Amino acid sequence: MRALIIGVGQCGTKIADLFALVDFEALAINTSRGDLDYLKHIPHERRILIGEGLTGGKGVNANPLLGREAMKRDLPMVMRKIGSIIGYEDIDVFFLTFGFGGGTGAGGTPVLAEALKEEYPDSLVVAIGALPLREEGIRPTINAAITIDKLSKIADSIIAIDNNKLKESGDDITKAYERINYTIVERIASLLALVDVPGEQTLDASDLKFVLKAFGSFATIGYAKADANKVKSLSRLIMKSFENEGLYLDANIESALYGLVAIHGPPELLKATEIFEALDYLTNKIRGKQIFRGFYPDPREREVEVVTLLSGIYESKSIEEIVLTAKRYAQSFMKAKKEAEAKKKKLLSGLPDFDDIYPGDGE
Ligand SMILES: Nc1nc2c(ncn2[C@@H]2O[C@H](COP(=O)(O)OP(=O)(O)OP(=O)(O)O)[C@@H](O)[C@H]2O)c(=O)[nH]1
Repeated sequence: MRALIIGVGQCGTKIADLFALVDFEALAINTSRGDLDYLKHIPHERRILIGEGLTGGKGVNANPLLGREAMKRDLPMVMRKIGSIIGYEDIDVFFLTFGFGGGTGAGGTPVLAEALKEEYPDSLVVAIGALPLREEGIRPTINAAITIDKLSKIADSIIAIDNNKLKESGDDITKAYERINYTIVERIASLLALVDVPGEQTLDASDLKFVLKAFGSFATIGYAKADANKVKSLSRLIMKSFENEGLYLDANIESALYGLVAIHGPPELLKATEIFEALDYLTNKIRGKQIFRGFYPDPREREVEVVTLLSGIYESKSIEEIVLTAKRYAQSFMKAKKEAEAKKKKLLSGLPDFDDIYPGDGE
């Protein structure tokens, strides 16, 4: 299983940088030179500044039109770089990380996703994006809604993380961002580490690709971990992994089509009855009724870890709120614009030109 992580914009490159820390192949793309310099783990030759002629390397200030243009102008350079990283061995999944509310990530990610789909049709493109906080105002919400629409037509799955869910922790925002970024990386890294591990009932790359190939709908990753000696009920721990607070997205998991559950821990704890109780529950709960599973008994392990991926989700309060708010705003903005234009027309109609008032004076 080979994955390439590509971060776009500040939020996206910070997340990609954490993936690089845990040894994933990662690339950073941004319109801001300062933000690229700030990264710690992605090697310098894998940091690409785009749109320099457009922005002078200073970012696009939440303007997705500029983010889109920057990516379009420098797409040949970006694709060459990606090609040189890939070499001769195929990529199974491109994970594109970004913030839905900014300009570089929101504008540039769909352009890149489309180019990757065209050039690498056998690889999946999975978008991993952070949804804006309500308090950030209307522009990030609009950027997010339009980008959701665009990516839903290009990407195989969209893993959305709702930043609003983090605030509930009471942390300050920088800490909350750090925590969610770490969480995203921990969950995806744990999942990818378990794919292709040899064993009887394990997951392989084709299982993961099947689950993520979900026609641009939403996916979410749940996680639960506990000390082996503290686990009273394994089935309870498995269920905890796909409860709402474990998923960072307000979503109706019953609307999911596919699921994938990976369980890793000491063999004496991975009891078949408990595992099947939880998996039966999940299979009956989701609409698509298809659950892939992998068991990873490991005698050296003192912790039990459960990673749950649910995909094909199309009912999510987090997403609906953003899309409906953006639509309401767009309608009232268009109405206000139309009214302003009509008023301007009415007020100014009937005015003569200079020649009517000053006949002959200009000759
Ligand atoms: N989860 C998470 N969200 C973040 C982080 N940084 C920013 N965001 C969110 O991402 C959005 C802003 O995206 P950025 O990545 O900062 O913007 P950008 O894509 O670089 O675009 P410009 O700054 O406009 O050039 C906001 O909605 C923030 O809430 C982060 O580290 N983690």
